Formats: sequence, structure tokens, C-alpha cells
Amino acid sequence: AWGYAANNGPDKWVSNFPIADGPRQSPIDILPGGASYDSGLKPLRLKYDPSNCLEILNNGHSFQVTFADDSDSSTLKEGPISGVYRLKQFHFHWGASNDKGSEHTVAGTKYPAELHLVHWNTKYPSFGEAASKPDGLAVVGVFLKIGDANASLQKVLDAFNDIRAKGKQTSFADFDPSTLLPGCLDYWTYDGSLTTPPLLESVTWIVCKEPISVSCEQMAKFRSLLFSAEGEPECCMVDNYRPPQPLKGRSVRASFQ
Ligand SMILES: O=S(=O)(O)/C=C/c1cc(Br)ccc1O
Ligand SMILES: [Zn+2]
Repeated sequence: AWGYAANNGPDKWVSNFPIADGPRQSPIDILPGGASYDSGLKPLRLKYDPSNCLEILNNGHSFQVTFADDSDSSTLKEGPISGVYRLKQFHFHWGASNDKGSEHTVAGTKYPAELHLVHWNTKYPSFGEAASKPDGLAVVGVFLKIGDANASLQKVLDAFNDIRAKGKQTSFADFDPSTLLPGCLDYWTYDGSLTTPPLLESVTWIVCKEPISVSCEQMAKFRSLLFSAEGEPECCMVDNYRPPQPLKGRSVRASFQ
């Protein structure tokens, strides 16, 4: 099965997922000077209902917080998209040390971690259906930067003791993911893909320019999770990020000047 180790990591994914070499793969290195300001881009309109928060899960690649998506109560609208996209889950990617971990990079700069809020287009009947359509998904990416401890993130980290190993999950309620967003919602946007297999080219990426803070101690907590299941040799969950992929002629637009 795919992973992030030398024998099953990003350089090996193409053998089972040939789209890994496709025309709109993610992540990318964002060159602020190469992005074109588009005055037609609207502000992001995010509305999340904490009561939709269901559980937190270690899926063996990251941990994710899953939301009830059977109604339009937690949605993303406007920004670069048209229509209504529902929040399905959020998760993170991070490094073994603070000098790496994000998937997108900014003029080569790597952040220690990156948050992904995954939404699907309600013009399709389900996430699974949407994931196979070019306009099916919208993922909001937020960089994490070492600084003050993040009180909102701490609520998520406090649940880690129950999900240390792959396959573990526990209930997680009343969490508002908008508390994880930066104050300024300026963003870059481009057409891309899932950054994990099946690497489907169905994602409108919306990457926030402003990072949120995370403390060194909180980063250490991320690294206390395991890729491995209970009873297997322990393997720390670190470096679960795909490196930047070729732009292949795509343009990156900026919502700000
Ligand atoms: O890292 S992302 O590109 O946000 C991957 C998102 C993703 C979300 C779901 Br839900 C299922 C498979 C996936 O690969
Ligand atoms: Zn992700």
C-alpha cells in the first residue's frame, strides 16, 4: 500500500496511480511574482457549523476530523468557485523537523505543516462522485508557522491520546474549523489534484497567503502519532507530505495585489 517511506512514497506512487505524472498535479511551488492578480476573484465565504463535527481518526497517512455532510450547514461558497461545496473533513501534513512539512511551498519556502479543509461540490450526489469530476472538490490550504501556541489547534491535539495508532478513531464534537483560519483570507488559486493517492485531478486549490501559528511543543505532538497500527513495530507519523509537482503550463491567480 502507498505511504511516505522510501519503498512506497511519492516517487513510487506513479506505478499504481499513473495520474501522478498528469497535467494538473498538486502540490506546487507558488511563486508570488508569477501569480496574476484577478480582480474578479471573490472573498472566500466559509460557514461552518460546529455541531457537524463527528470524529477524529488516524487513517495511517494523517489524522482527519470528519464532518456530517448530509446538509448545507458547513459550506464554502464564492472565492474562485461557483455553487456550494460542503466540508467533508480536514487534516494536516507535517515534517519530522520544523524546516519541512508543508505540501505547497512559497518561492521554495517550506512551512512546518499545512492544513487542508476538503469540500465537495453539491452539484454531485456525494464526495465520491465529486472526486472524479474536474470541478468536484475545493481544498482550502493553510500554512502553519512556528510561533505562539494555537489554542484552537490545541483542542484537536488533546484528542491525540485516543488515536495514536493507525485505524484508531474517537468522537470529536463541537469544533469550529473556522477558528483554524488566518485573520486575512487572501489566497492563491489554481487547478490541481488530491495530493495523496488516488491523486484525482478534481481539486480547485485555494491556498491562504497568511499562515496560522503553531508552537514547537504542538509540532512535537503531531509527531507523536504513528503510521503503524497497534501491534506493529512503531513508526512515527512524520514527513507525510508530497513534494511540489510540475506546473505544466497552469496559471496561478491571486485574490490580492
Ligand atoms: O491532501 S488532500 O489533497 O487534501 C487529500 C484529500 C482526500 C480527501 C478524502 Br475525503 C479522501 C481522499 C483524499 O486524498
Ligand atoms: Zn491534504
